[in-house]
Amino acid sequence: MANAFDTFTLKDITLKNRIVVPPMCQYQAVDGMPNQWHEVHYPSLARGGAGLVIVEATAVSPEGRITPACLGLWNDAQAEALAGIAASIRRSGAVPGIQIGHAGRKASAHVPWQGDDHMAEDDPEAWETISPSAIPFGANLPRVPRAMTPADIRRVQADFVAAARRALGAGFEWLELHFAHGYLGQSFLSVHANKRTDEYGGDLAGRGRFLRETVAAVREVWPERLPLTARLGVIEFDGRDEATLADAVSLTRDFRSLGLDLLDVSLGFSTPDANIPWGPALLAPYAQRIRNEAGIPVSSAWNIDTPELVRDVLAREQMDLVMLGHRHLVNPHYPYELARALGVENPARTTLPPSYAHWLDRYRASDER
Ligand SMILES: Cc1cc2c(cc1C)N(C[C@H](O)[C@H](O)[C@H](O)COP(=O)(O)O)c1[nH]c(=O)[nH]c(=O)c1N2
Ligand SMILES: NC(=O)C1=CN(Cc2ccccc2)CCC1
Repeated sequence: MANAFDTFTLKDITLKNRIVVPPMCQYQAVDGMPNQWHEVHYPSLARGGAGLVIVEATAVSPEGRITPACLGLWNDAQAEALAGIAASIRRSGAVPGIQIGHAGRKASAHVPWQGDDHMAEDDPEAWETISPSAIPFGANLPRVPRAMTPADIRRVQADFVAAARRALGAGFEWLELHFAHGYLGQSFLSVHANKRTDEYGGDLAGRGRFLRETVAAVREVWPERLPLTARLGVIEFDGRDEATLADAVSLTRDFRSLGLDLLDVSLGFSTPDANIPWGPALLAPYAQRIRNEAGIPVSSAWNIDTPELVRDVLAREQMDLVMLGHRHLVNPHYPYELARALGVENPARTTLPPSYAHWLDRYRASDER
């Protein structure tokens, strides 16, 4: 049974606690390049005490971005700039991770606070979207994507490998493949998005092929000593959850055989018709099922919004790492609040840099700290 402030070792990497800042798109990049926004955002989070900070979904190609404001890792200039971000995360006390992905049929969209919808096809900023089949997501993302050819599949897989190499060169020590949330990886697995009749569609073996091949190809270039992980939507809440969960367990077992070190359990978001039962730690039981049935370490997220919930999902062994997104947007120092609430000795010294911690553990009555 783990506690929130136990260490966690995976391959040669040891995290100082079980708290993770999950990837969270900032939509502040220009041409895929990070800037002062990211230079402040990431070290500020890392100073807060989380053991691992994972940089937001970073596109493996320009058309793999969700929006024009997404980060990219398709060229060396981006890699060099992201090296600075990785160093600042490490300098601030956390292990630097990064998520790489391709947005598939959800690409070419406005940023959330400017509509969260597809740009018009004739918008000069828009680009062609691709997906396993010519089936649109629907709702706010109605554009019909072009069905990928075998050459497209090979190119995108090569883009994932190239981005992984660049992430390694930039000094990241934890890599997450973005196979969740209705983006390209999830779309290959999803019966909603993938109606291919070739070897990349049909049964689970077919729908999982793109993902398995991509894990294997990235594993070849990502050093054995560093954790290779993937975020996968294991449930859609679309009325066929048992089938989806069974597919996810089976695919995760394959991933493990191919060298994946941990699965980040998330939601599918493949269809706008999902009926997601939003509520406290709603995914924890599914994370536990993947952890037990696929025999692989897991992280997970979603509405784990109180110290008691953090304590409980770990005590129940539902996951090994707890991802806290919204809590860190509200308070980058949330791990300090968590340490205090969970009764950790010297909560400030356990979570914060000396410039803050020195003063927070003294000059106050103990119940005022
Ligand atoms: C602003 C913002 C941006 C993103 C996200 C969320 C939010 C709020 N999320 C999902 C995120 O990682 C996390 O899984 C969810 O927010 C659920 O966790 P919380 O309930 O926020 O703790 C997300 N997920 C992902 O895999 N890659 C990403 O880049 C993003 N981007
Ligand atoms: N790149 C990603 O994977 C993103 C996931 N999000 C999931 C989300 C859905 C609903 C509510 C919060 C977050 C939103 C922003 C981008």
